[in-house]
Amino acid sequence: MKITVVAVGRLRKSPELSLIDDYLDRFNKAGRSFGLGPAQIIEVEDKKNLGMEAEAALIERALPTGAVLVTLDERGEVISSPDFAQKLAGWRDGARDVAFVIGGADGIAPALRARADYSISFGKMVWPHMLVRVMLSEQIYRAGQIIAGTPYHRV
Ligand SMILES: C[S@@+](CC[C@H](N)C(=O)[O-])C[C@H]1O[C@@H](n2cnc3c(N)ncnc32)[C@H](O)[C@@H]1O
Repeated sequence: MKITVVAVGRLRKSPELSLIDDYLDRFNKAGRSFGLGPAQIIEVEDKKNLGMEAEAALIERALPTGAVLVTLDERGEVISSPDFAQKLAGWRDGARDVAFVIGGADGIAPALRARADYSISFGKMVWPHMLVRVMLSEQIYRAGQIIAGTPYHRV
């Protein structure tokens, strides 16, 4: 089950990038025996700064065919980590790949939001998109640990 995070913007060498690499490496190593992963990030960049419609076109092009489309959006559903793990396990069991989309400064274009299969909110506050990448990577790793039954996620 491939997991692709399609994210707007380029993340240079930074503490955020180190965290993301660390969480996704750990997820990819641990998830293999549970049919989870690999997880990778695809960055898209609208160099002309034409706004979210132009970004949406780039995102659409990067989306893997047939993957469940999940947007990260403050208007989405707030779910617990165990529920998120259950969702990932369900998509894995249904032999579905998953694509998560994180928007840029203006958010995700309404048409792309409307066609999402699911939308996750990390609360009503708006977070910087680079931090959302870190938070999502940690939740993907955490979900893998919950599915594997390790003590990482203490209830
Ligand atoms: C700076 S925010 C853009 C906010 C923008 N006002 C909007 O309407 O979406 C950039 C991206 O980070 C993600 N994001 C920010 N806050 C979030 C939250 N609370 N829950 C989930 N995703 C969030 C979304 O993918 C969003 O498109």
